[in-house]
Amino acid sequence: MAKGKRSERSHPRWVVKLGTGILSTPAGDLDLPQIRRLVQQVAILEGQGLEIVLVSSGAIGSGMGLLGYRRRPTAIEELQACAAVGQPQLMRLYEELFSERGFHVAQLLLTYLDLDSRTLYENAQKTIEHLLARGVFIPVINENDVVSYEEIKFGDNDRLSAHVAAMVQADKLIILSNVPGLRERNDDGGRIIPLVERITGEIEAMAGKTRSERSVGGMVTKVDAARIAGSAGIPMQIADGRETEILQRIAAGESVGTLFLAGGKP
Ligand SMILES: Nc1ncnc2c1ncn2[C@@H]1O[C@H](COP(=O)(O)OP(=O)(O)O)[C@@H](O)[C@H]1O
Ligand SMILES: N[C@@H](CCC(=O)OP(=O)(O)O)C(=O)O
Repeated sequence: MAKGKRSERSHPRWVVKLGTGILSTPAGDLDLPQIRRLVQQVAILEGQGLEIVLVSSGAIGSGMGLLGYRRRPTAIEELQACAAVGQPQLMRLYEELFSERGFHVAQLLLTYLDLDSRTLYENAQKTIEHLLARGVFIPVINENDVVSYEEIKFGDNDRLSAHVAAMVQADKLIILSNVPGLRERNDDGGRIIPLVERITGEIEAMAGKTRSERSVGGMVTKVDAARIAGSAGIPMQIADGRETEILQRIAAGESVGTLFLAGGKP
């Protein structure tokens, strides 16, 4: 049994997924002030005793800027080159910002195969537990885009974050995006659904694809993530990562964005 079993832990644990949309500017560069604000929020919550595992996108988007792509390339080797260039930039930035607050980052790059093999899954699980037990390391997970190919890739970090939440037996999965939640219709005027008790066909029909050049999945993969997390008993919340102190507000129990219950539980 994993050491971090939910019932045996004294600290609540969240997995927080940061999407490309909130990590980058409309021009495609990493959005430094925004990332700084998110790091600050995570560091404050960590300091208050919450354990946080980050799942961060942004490698391909960041690499695209550096390699001079205006649009997301389609060839696998171009995408992989973007990830190879962008991932270290991203981690360097996280390390710089977290170290200002007394924390360090720990990078885990996973593929679908790592979660499909019991040994590799348990290795990743034990590594995260070990890091969390040390108190000052923030695991930052991304898909290992450089070696992933069609048959073995998640392709989106929404579902990956839900599998990670199940792996670490998180109390909650939080998906921070650049939309305020699941809208009734995929346009800026659509009403936000505050609570999803059960993922019905009606909910699925609301979820559309992304409108962004750099992101993947849109709301479709976020609803998939809610289903994966829910089946592991983990509630999931989607909120706008650009809203002021969004993580603190969620921690305070404020009703923001869309909360997907897991088996009726918040
Ligand atoms: N029902 C919906 N409610 C809100 N956003 C939606 C919906 N359907 C599709 N979307 C799209 O989901 C996108 C957000 O997801 P995505 O771009 O993948 O962000 P991230 O990079 O954070 O994963 C937005 O572009 C939005 O247009
Ligand atoms: N692994 C990719 C992210 C893929 C992804 O899911 O992106 P997003 O839809 O922005 O969360 C990257 O780092 O660019």
